[in-house]
Amino acid sequence: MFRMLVRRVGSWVRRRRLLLASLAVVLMSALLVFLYTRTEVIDPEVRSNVLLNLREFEKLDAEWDANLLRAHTGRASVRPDLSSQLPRMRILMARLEQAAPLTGSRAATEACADLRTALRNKEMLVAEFARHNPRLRAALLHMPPAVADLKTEISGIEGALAPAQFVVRLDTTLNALLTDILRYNIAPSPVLANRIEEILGNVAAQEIAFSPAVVDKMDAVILSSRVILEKRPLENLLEAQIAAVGSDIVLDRLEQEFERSFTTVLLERQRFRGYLAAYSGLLLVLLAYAGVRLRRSYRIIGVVNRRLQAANETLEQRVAERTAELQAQSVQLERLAQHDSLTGLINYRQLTRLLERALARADRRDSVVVLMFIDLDGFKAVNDTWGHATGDLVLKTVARRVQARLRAEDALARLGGDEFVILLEDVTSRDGALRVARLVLAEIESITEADGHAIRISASIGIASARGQMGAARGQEALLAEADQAMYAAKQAGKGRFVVSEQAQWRDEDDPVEPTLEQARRERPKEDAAGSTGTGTGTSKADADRIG
Ligand SMILES: Nc1nc2c(ncn2[C@@H]2O[C@H](COP(=O)(O)OP(=O)(O)OP(=O)(O)O)[C@@H](O)[C@H]2O)c(=O)[nH]1
Repeated sequence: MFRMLVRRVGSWVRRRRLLLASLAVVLMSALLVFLYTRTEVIDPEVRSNVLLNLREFEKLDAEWDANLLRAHTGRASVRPDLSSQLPRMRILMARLEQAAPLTGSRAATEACADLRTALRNKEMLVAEFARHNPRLRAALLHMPPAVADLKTEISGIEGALAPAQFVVRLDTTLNALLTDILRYNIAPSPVLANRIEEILGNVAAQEIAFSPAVVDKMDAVILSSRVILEKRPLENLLEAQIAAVGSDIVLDRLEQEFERSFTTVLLERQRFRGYLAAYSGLLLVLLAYAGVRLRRSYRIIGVVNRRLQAANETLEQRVAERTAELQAQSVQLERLAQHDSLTGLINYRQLTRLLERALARADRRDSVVVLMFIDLDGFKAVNDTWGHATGDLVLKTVARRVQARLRAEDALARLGGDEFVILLEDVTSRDGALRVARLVLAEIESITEADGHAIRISASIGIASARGQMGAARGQEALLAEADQAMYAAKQAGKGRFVVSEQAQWRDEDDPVEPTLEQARRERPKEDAAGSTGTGTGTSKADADRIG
């Protein structure tokens, strides 16, 4: 069962090999792309940019705090700008917010949002601080010189004019006021505030002893003192609130989150780089293996191709040789099928074919076709006396010599034994045909020697003819039979002569002047006497009489 399952799976895999190979290539490519993208998760440049932005943000925040401190102490000669860092900090904030999602860390994103809130709160508090600070700063700057100026006044002419106890008291009061205000500025407290209020009351109470100019200066000192009393706690409260915003703490947290998430991402990237390297190695091995297989396949294909080519060439050559052989054999066979091997004349088969065509042509042209059936006389005696080889030689001689008497377009066939047939086409007159018969008879009789032996042969010829459509309708077999019968009649009539079949057809001018069956007498008188036999089939009585 298991084996069958394995076999089935194996055959399925073999059938779907191309599909599976394509699928494998797609999967391997997808894995490669995945690994590559995992190694490119975050650009190291992004990381360093983020860290640089953080550093700059921290620096600007610290500068901002320093400016606040300068404004707090009021010592700087130039009034510190409390919003100069803000535009740049806003830009950096936006960059950090953009970079946070790249880390994939939620904590970093949250820290970023906290920093944004802290920045906003700090900005509002600093704005409030900046609104109050100038008056406090002015009062603080004004106080010490104003007190010194007042003291100079009362130690001069003014002091000489005013009652001495007032001058001494004011001087003492001013000293106490300056000391307490400066202490209050450093560490404001309600107790100190009450005491300063008391001092201010004393200062105001002594105004009656001085000139209006000095009183104005005393009022100015009192006003500045009151501003310090009012603004210093308020400013300290704002500073505390600004400190409570804790932008530096949030910044630290954000930096840590960024560092941690970047480290995580970089570690992961490192890990995937390792995977990618290993996977690339595996792909290279696979590629090399495929290359080797491909090379081997190409080599095998090359060898098979060369063998096929060689086999093809051999096959083509053999086919060509065989075809030539077959053609030669076919020509030979064709010749054998159409010719008599002894005499080289056409045989019965070819004769009937030629006769068929001749009759068809006669039909078309209304011409006359003549058949002369020749059977040798006395041939058996040659065989019996001089042997078969001499007989063969006689047959060949007859064939050659009769052929020589005929026109090129006439045909001479050997049917077998000592039987020959002449086929004449387009015979214009009966006389012409008879002339040929006489020539043939004479030619055969003139053969008196063969192979050094004296022989004596003659021939009996039966003549049949067919004309035009009527003749063709009778057919070649009938014409042959008629010639054969006429030949038989010639034999019967004494041999060495020809007999014309009574069914013979001639051109109009020949009919019916001549009798239908004629026995042509041989030229020589001796043989006239020999033709005394009766006619056979197809010969008339009248003809037989004439022969006789
Ligand atoms: N040499 C030789 N003899 C053949 C061949 N074919 C047939 N014969 C012989 O030819 C002879 C023909 O016999 P006949 O036609 O009766 O002989 P014939 O002496 O001519 O007699 P008639 O035809 O009656 O005049 C036979 O003896 C056959 O054996 C052949 O190819 N070569």
